[in-house]
Amino acid sequence: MTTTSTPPTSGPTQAGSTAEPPHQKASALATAHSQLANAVEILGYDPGLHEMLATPRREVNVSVPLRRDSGEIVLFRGYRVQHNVSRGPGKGGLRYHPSVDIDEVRALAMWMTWKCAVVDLPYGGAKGGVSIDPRQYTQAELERVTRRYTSEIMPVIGPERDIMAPDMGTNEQTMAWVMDTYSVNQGYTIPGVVTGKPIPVGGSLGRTTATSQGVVHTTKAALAEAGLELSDASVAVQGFGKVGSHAAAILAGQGARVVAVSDQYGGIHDEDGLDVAALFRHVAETGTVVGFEDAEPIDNHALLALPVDVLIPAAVEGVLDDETAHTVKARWVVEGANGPTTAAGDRILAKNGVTVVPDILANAGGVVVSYFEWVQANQAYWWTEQEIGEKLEHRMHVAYQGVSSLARREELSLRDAALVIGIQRTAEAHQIRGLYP
Ligand SMILES: NC(=O)C1=CN([C@@H]2O[C@H](COP(=O)(O)OP(=O)(O)OC[C@H]3O[C@@H](n4cnc5c(N)ncnc54)[C@H](OP(=O)(O)O)[C@@H]3O)[C@@H](O)[C@H]2O)C=CC1
Ligand SMILES: O=C(O)CCC(=O)C(=O)O
Repeated sequence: MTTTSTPPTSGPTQAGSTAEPPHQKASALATAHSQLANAVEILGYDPGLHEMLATPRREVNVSVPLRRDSGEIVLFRGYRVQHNVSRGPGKGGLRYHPSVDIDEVRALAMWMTWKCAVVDLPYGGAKGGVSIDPRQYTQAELERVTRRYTSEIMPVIGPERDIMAPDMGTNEQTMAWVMDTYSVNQGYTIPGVVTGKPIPVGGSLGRTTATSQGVVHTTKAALAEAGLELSDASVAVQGFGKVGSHAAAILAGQGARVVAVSDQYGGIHDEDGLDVAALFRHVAETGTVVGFEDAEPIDNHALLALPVDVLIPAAVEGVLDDETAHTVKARWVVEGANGPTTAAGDRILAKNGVTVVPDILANAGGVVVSYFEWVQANQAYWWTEQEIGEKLEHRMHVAYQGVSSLARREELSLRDAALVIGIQRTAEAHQIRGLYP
């Protein structure tokens, strides 16, 4: 295990750079640094504070060996980055994806800091990842990988230190393995070390759909500002995983016309609206949205360019960039994914009059209910689904109104307004605690 407190690649020099060469993929970290630099400029912070906000507090970089069911040994890289812990313990998901690397995890951890602050949770921001494609491994293999990764990062996690949750490629079963590994090592059951657990071991009602529910609350709020209701709106969703699938289902349940969805294998399109309940059955049988009858195939690029009211990217980073953002015809982009829009993509969308509801606000419903789960685990008393739903809606409403009114007052984009709120709250915690003079 290597633990460093000052990573070599962060800092205001990178943080300040906003220009990407044309047709070169902007990394998630470049996007995160560019967003931070914009907000720091608006806030008028000095370079020392900027550097502090740009730099992760702690990073853990581990090897995760796996003996496959066949006996073969393979090795993965694992990471846990605690970007900031000034407002409380680190909080953030664990990602299993082949493209995971330290810079991606740094970006995701930074976004968690701002996100937790925007919805005013007593947390800092963290993220973890393992460079594995979970689709290629058996459940038994994934369990061994998860337990080994957890053992390696054990010194830095815990209910008061850093609390994990599912992200891309992981799920509530992964969280149960993390919790069990951690608890067995401590000698007693500690449900508060992870959130997004199965209900029988201390999970919260409503967590499975919370991120998507939050996406729907913010979509509704954004449409309402233009006098529209969900039942007036057409929607396209990129990604049909935990976030995208439930967002599509909730939106369709509330009367929106979900005309297209996709996954990594491709997409499907029906201008009259997809039967999302039937699509869930198709995905359960086949593992992909592709091949769903009563719909036309569509590729992921064409989906982004559909003439819909709302586009919800809910898959990977950087899909709306200097090449694709020009093609977007939606009036609203509501970011279910983390970092789906690059800095160049953002500028193009703004120029074309597309309103972006940013990730650190739009997809915060997941971490909000994670917080409720942690509170429930700590007090060993669980709320009803209705209580969770009402608390989530209230918190998302307050956060959206705070961001939206700052945006109007200061003539900022919703992204800059959300960043300013999140970054200001984080910097304030630093200053009050005396970590920054
Ligand atoms: N889970 C949560 O609570 C939260 C998640 N997020 C963010 O939401 C996003 C999605 O996460 P989540 O739903 O949990 O992840 P999942 O792993 O559950 O689902 C990811 C989805 O994206 C699809 N996908 C992967 N690559 C591509 C691609 N290149 N083009 C189109 N689709 C693709 C996957 O396809 P396939 O099914 O074929 O693999 C899958 O449908 C991530 O950015 C995550 O960080 C944000 C807040 C909370
Ligand atoms: O629920 C959580 O703790 C965090 C979920 C997450 O990883 C995210 O919001 O990006």
